[in-house]
Amino acid sequence: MAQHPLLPVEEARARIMAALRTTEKESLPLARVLGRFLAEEAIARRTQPPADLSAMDGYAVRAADTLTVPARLRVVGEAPAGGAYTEHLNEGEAVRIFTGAPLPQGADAVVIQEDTSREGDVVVIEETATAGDHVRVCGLDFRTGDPGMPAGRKLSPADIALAAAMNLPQLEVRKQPVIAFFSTGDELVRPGAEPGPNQIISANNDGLAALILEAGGIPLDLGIARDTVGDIREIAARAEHADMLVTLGGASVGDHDLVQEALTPLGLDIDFWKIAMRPGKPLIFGKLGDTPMLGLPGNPVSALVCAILFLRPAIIRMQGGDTALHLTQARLGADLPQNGSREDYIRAGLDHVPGEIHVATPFPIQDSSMLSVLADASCLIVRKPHAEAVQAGGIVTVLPLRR
Ligand SMILES: Nc1nc2c(c(=O)[nH]1)N[C@H]1C(S)=C(S)[C@@H](COP(=O)(O)OP(=O)(O)OC[C@H]3O[C@@H](n4cnc5c(N)ncnc54)[C@H](O)[C@@H]3O)O[C@H]1N2
Ligand code: MOO
Repeated sequence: MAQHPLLPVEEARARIMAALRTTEKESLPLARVLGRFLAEEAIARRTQPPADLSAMDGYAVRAADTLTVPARLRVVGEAPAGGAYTEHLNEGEAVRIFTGAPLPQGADAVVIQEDTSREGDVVVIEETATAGDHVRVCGLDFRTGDPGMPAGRKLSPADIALAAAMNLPQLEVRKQPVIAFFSTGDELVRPGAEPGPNQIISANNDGLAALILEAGGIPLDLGIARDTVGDIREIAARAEHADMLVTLGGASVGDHDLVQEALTPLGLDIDFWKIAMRPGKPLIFGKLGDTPMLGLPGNPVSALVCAILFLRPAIIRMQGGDTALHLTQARLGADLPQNGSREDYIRAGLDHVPGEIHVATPFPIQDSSMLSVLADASCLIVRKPHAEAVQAGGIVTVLPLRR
């Protein structure tokens, strides 16, 4: 059979990303937005702090009254958080103040109570204050109308606290894309079932569901299709309302690799098939009607590595988030030979060396069926096609798998 040039990994990813649309917006209460992607810039509806506030428990003073210490000031009132001393603070006066309370008019500093002593209605100030000491000025954190968070941000607990402080009880976020998927193969049964002779357990359904969830999608597991064109068609048709369809297996060139044959009459429009990547060469991308379709290879490691490299960014892209891969560098823990013609993603351990760059050590067996190796791996060493041999101690690019 004729050999077609294989599509480079970067180009494959770019073509997938270019074919995707963002999901619709929805407005959700703060209790439900963790991990969601902000669809619109969040604008502060308040100024925080709303006035100049004390940052400490102590005494509000005029700094000029404390130039010579000890300074004896008359305590004329009290300002708790949520309350206020409403008179003007005059020369020689102090107000007992607590963290979060507004600074009285005329005061310009707070002396912490540890630097004072009290004698009836007089406070003795023992340390000279400078104007602004322990005062949080009005608007220090944000002001009404300030952009608080940009669209596209994946919302963390700190972001949600910020939205609350900005008095935004709801946020506009992207809907979670529904990712429908199924495996293909007569040899597959679900975990927990009794496999017949020559059968194995389907690992890919559950692994992929978890990866989809982790990326912020909603997994729709359509099960396992038998190796018949009819069964594959019937199951694929159930993905009609999904934002994306992913097939697992049946992507290669064998007589029983039927995904393309089954789906072409349903309107499958192939963008590309086969990429210059190991594992993952037989990757398929196209559209089934209006629905983007990603065909992952059946080997479990190939399926998950391709899902990490293509499906995860796709799910993030559909939610308007940042799809950049977080590649970093490590020192190699063992020699690697010159790479072949496919971009290689080598399962490796990643050791932390205090004060040093991490050390990535490839596992000796890289078979794309071995989930035990993938599960133990804490990074993938990424090697460009035809990369030169690297000796232990050399620098390589890695994609960390655990954050
Ligand atoms: N002559 C060639 N043969 C193969 C080529 C090739 O280029 N020429 N490519 C190989 C590569 S690389 C890969 S990757 C596989 C992928 O093939 P398929 O996508 O068609 O996958 P299947 O044949 O359906 O399955 C491959 C392998 O994985 C097991 N499998 C499948 N689904 C699951 C699942 N859900 N859970 C666990 N394991 C699964 C399946 O039993 C097979 O052992 O093709 C090579 N062949
Ligand atoms: O691409 Mo296959 O994934 O090398 O086993």
